[in-house]
Amino acid sequence: MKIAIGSDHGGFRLKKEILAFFQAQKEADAKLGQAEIIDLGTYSEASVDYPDFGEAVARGVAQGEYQYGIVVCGTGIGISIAANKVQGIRCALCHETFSARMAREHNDANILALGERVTGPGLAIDIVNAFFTTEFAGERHARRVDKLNKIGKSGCSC
Ligand SMILES: O=C(CO)[C@H](O)[C@H](O)[C@H](O)COP(=O)(O)O
Repeated sequence: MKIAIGSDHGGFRLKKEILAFFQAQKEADAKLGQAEIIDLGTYSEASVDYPDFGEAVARGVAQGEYQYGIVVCGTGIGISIAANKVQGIRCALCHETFSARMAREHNDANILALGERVTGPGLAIDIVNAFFTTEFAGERHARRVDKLNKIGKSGCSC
């Protein structure tokens, strides 16, 4: 499983924590350690614009280059808005683990968004773990996700 990760300067430190988490999983030979993490930046705390990184991660996921994405900014709001503008992206901004599980189980979310200035690193890692260890439940949820995917695809149906 390939996971792209991107942040602006407001999410840079949390992105580093998340990278360290996946590295530790690898060293522990844990299941999540099999994931290949691709860091699309930003690579320092210098001020940058969150839409650039939200779009880069989202386009890679939408094109099938990566199966999932993680995006981080100060609040998680701006970068999740950016990601959700890309067709085929279901980006979920999560502040606790229940939502992270539901985002996968019910919404088949393909990108997780986090806010470094909102969510502490310990909880953020629990959220990442919950998101990436939960499978999509399918069935009635598949019908709803299909409807989500059709929105905006071929003009307005209203
Ligand atoms: O969600 C955001 C913007 O909608 C993010 O929190 C950004 O990281 C934030 O806006 C960056 O703000 P800064 O004052 O330029 O650090």
